[in-house]
Amino acid sequence: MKTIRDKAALTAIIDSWKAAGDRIALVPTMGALHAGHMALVTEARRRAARVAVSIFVNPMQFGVGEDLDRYPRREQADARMLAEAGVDLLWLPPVEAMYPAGFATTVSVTGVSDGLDGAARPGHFDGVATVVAKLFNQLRADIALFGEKDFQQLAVIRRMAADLDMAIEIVGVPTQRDDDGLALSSRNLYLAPEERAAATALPRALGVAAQVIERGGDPVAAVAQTREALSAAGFAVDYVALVDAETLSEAVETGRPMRLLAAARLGATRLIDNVEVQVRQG
Ligand SMILES: Nc1ncnc2c1ncn2[C@@H]1O[C@H](COP(=O)(O)OP(=O)(O)OP(=O)(O)O)[C@@H](O)[C@H]1O
Ligand SMILES: CC(C)(CO)[C@@H](O)C(=O)[O-]
Ligand code: BAL
Repeated sequence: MKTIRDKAALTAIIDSWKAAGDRIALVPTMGALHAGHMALVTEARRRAARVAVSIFVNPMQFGVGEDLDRYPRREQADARMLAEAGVDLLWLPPVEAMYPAGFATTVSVTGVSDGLDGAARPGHFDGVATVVAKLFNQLRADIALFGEKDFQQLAVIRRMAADLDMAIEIVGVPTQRDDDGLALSSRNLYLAPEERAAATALPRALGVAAQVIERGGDPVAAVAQTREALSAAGFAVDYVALVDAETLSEAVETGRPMRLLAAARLGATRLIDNVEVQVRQG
């Protein structure tokens, strides 16, 4: 695996892959890698001759008072995991290479970015869309893989790629979970043992509500019960919402795929999760 921090060196490698006609897959990350990230890498290897992973804790997607400074950084352990998994290239750009003096462009996706995490974290998805657009251009990837755990992010990136005619295939990978159901996340590292135990209420409450709705129960009541279950487990709830799985609009029409999403805080740690809600036939 080649570890690259310099744009000229990156361009040279990508040029050589393109000249050889290799299909390139990109897995963008912020590091502190776990089995969720590795599922994206496995899927990338299945689909392309060359796999590039980026690790960049992107300042532009963190709001004031968020965890940019304490976000876990584990470069050496990450590099070892990726090399063992057969990744060809690790792109570790310094902040100055991504945002040099004079940088003045923002990619802003309206609609899908507006509610949910976009409302709870103003400016967050502008930062995500901008850095992901840059990474797509830098790596000239044919395909990029993202986790369904960050469901709204996936929808924002799909919208951006379609709207800007980006010649890249966007692939979503199902959420990888611990044995007790908690979605793997780098931010789980922040949880104290008692918080980690309480955190299982998040996937549990979402699973219960999805079942209730799938069996014809009242969605409004199911969402309210989810909020109550999370509060009872010690969470401060940012949102629980049943949305259209593509537009993320809360006006759900019958017959369209639905998703139930939640974001909630345990102490200083903010967790997100979501589950599919199967549309009833007929
Ligand atoms: N449990 C998971 N299953 C599948 N994909 C995941 C999982 N966790 C993260 N990913 C995906 O990995 C990519 C990089 O995410 P990131 O580096 O932010 O990790 P993270 O664990 O989501 O971190 P954070 O705790 O900051 O949200 C994203 O596409 C994200 O959706
Ligand atoms: C896609 C991403 C790498 C952009 O910084 C980030 O938002 C993440 O890790 O999900
Ligand atoms: N996992 C999405 C990146 C973020 O929370 O900033």
